[in-house]
Amino acid sequence: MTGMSESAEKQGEFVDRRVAFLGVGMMGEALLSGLLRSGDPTRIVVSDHSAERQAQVAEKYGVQSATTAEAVAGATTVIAAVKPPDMGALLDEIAAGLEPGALVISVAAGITTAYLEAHLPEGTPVVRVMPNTPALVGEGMTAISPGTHSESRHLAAAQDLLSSSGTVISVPESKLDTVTAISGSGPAYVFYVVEAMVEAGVLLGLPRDTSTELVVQTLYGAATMLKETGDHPSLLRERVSSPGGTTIAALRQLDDHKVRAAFLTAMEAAARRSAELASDQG
Ligand SMILES: NC(=O)C1=CN([C@@H]2O[C@H](COP(=O)(O)OP(=O)(O)OC[C@H]3O[C@@H](n4cnc5c(N)ncnc54)[C@H](OP(=O)(O)O)[C@@H]3O)[C@@H](O)[C@H]2O)C=CC1
Ligand SMILES: O=C(O)[C@@H]1CCC=N1
Repeated sequence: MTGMSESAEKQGEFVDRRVAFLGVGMMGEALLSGLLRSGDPTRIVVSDHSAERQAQVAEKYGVQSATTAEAVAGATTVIAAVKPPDMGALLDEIAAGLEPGALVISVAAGITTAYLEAHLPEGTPVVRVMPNTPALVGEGMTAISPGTHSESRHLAAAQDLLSSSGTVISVPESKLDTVTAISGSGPAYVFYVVEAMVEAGVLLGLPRDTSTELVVQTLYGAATMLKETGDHPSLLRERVSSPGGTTIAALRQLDDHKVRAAFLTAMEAAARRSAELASDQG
C-alpha cells in the first residue's frame, strides 16, 4: 500500500487495492476489459468455474489467475459475475474468506441487494449493478444501486471502477429490473435490428459485406447524432422522412406490423423476467 492510500484510508475513504473477478464469462470479460482501460492489471485477479476460460482470460489481459478462495483473499473489491442461479452458491463459498470491509459488486440480473446481504457476513457493503456488453469497448452503460451497508464511499468506489468501461448512473434499486430490460439486454435488440437490416440488403441484392458496412455505419452515425445533438429521436426521424418518399413508405410498414408495440411488449417481458429471476432464487 502506498503512503497516499494509507492516509486516504485513515480519512475513511475506500481504498481499492485488489479487485477479484469471480466469473469471467461474457459480462465479466467485458467489465474486465473496460477496467483495464484505466486500471493496473497487476491488481486484478480472475477466477472462473471453467479452468480453460479462466486461463484464457488471464493470458489475454495479463491479469492474475487464481482459485475462488485465493482470489477473494486480499481482495478489497469482489465482482461477482456469475449467472443468477449460480450466485447463491458462489456467495456461500466466499462468505468466510472475504476480507473485512471488502466491497461486493454483483452484476447478476434480478438478484437483489437483500439476497446478496443474506448470503454474506453481516455488515458487508454490497452494490448491485446492471452493466451491458459494450463495456468491452469502453462504451458501456451501467446503473448502480447500493445495499443497506453500502456507504457513499462504497458507491463512489463502484462508480469509479465501472466508469472506465463507460457511463455510470445511480438509480433506486426498484428501477433495476427496468434498467435490465432497457440497457442491460438492449445491445441484443440492437444487434437483432442490425441482423434484420443486413438481411434486407442481401434480399435486395447487395453483397453481405457491403450490406453490413452500410448498416453498421448507419447505426453508428445515428447513435452519434442522438448523443451529440441531443435532439429528440422523433425530430431526427422526421428529418429523414421526405414527403411522399422512401422512408415514410418503410415506416408505414413498421407501423402496420406493430413494431413499436412489439418493442414495448418485449421490454415488459424482459423486466418481468428480471423480477422472476429474483423470486426463482427464493
Ligand atoms: N451477458 C450480458 O450481456 C449481461 C449479463 N449480465 C449478468 O452477468 C452475469 C453473467 O452473465 P454472462 O457473463 O452472460 O454469463 P456467462 O455464462 O458467460 O459467464 C458466467 C461465468 O461464470 C462461471 N461461474 C459459474 N459459477 C461460478 C463460480 N462459483 N465461481 C466462478 N465462476 C463461476 C461460469 O462457468 P460455467 O459456465 O462453467 O458454469 C461462466 O464462465 C449474469 O448474472 C447476468 O445476469 C448483466 C448484464 C449484461
Ligand atoms: O439476458 C440476461 O439475462 C442478461 C441480463 C441482461 C443481459 N443479459
